[in-house]
Amino acid sequence: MRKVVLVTGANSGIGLALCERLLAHDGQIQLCLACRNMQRAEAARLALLASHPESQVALLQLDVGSVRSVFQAAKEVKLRYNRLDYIYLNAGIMPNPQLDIKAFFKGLFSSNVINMFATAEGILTQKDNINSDGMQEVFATNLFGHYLLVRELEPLLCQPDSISQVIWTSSSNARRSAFSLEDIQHQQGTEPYSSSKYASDLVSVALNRRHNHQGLYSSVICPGLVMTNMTYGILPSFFWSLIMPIMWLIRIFTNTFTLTPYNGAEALFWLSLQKPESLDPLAKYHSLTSGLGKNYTQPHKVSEETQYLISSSLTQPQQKRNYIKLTPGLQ
Ligand SMILES: NC(=O)C1=CN([C@@H]2O[C@H](COP(=O)(O)OP(=O)(O)OC[C@H]3O[C@@H](n4cnc5c(N)ncnc54)[C@H](OP(=O)(O)O)[C@@H]3O)[C@@H](O)[C@H]2O)C=CC1
Ligand SMILES: CC(C)CCC[C@@H](C)[C@H]1CC[C@H]2C3=C(CC[C@]12C)[C@@]1(C)CCC(=O)[C@@H](C)[C@@H]1CC3
Repeated sequence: MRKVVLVTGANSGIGLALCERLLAHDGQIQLCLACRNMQRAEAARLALLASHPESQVALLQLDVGSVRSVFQAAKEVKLRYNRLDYIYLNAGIMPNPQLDIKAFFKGLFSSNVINMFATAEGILTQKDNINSDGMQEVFATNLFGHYLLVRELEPLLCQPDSISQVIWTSSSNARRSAFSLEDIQHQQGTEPYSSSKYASDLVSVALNRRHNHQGLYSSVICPGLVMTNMTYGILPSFFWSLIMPIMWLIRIFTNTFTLTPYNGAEALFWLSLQKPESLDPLAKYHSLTSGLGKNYTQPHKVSEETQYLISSSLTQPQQKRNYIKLTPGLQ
């Protein structure tokens, strides 16, 4: 049977590289590129068909940052397919990133330098926007739209006698300290990206608790630092080109500098080959690339603090209510 695979944010970067790798491995899959911009989606489809002319690549209009679009797209998916084997929740944004140069140089000469390069802890903030649904844009795009999509597609994902995988592109930038149950949209802080990725790690655990018995398994990955439109938004591209030799050098000390979308997609691709029952629901799977350019995937257990948060908050009804504080228009 032809597996059905849906990828959000499939028209560029890690999402597109993943599609290329999935088709190279199995040309029989039914691949659905879920993108907000249909011109860019068509360009991606043509690029994929150029290298895999026999493959089945469909397009789906989806703006994950819009509740209406998510409902429409889910409806369309239910009309087109009667099963969904893999759903990659990969679309993501980091608007108006600000690099704290002073903190960066301070970190460079501290014992925390490797961690700083792997996670950007303490050196990166963003300025969020409000979207047309009245929600914080980063939360709505990176987390909420994807969550709604999974909920809407439950009938396809939880088919009797079949297994499905939900795979989130999270980040090692996800940090407990950036996330608050009292402010899940991160209206108050300056690290909405970190907060949204941490929230996706929590939601993934919750999905496993809720749906494993129905054959739905959820996992999170970190692709490492990858040169994509997202990272080109942090520093100007000429600067990245200038420091590229340094980046290759840094890779000798931290294998988290995967750098190319192909390498960054390693853990996403690797997960598609695993038996989901054998995966650790409390792990984040990291794409890593050695100094010699070898790709591999490694699980990192979530912190004890996170495990505590999961076991206390996901089981207490009064705190559950704080999870999704919808805007008045959506209630
Ligand atoms: N690059 C990196 O170093 C890292 C990236 N990640 C994560 O990887 C994922 C992919 O990002 P990456 O490939 O790097 O960056 P890109 O900017 O290349 O890809 C992001 C993709 O998401 C899509 N997207 C953004 N907003 C929406 C939306 N509202 N609805 C639908 N699609 C949308 C973009 O579409 P469009 O072309 O229309 O903008 C694009 O296809 C993200 O979740 C990011 O957080 C995690 C860790 C590190
Ligand atoms: C390497 C150079 C000499 C200087 C580059 C400094 C910073 C621009 C980078 C250092 C660590 C990087 C990083 C990210 C962005 C660019 C840096 C801050 C991410 C936050 C990109 C998105 C993610 O999700 C994370 C996994 C990345 C973590 C590391």
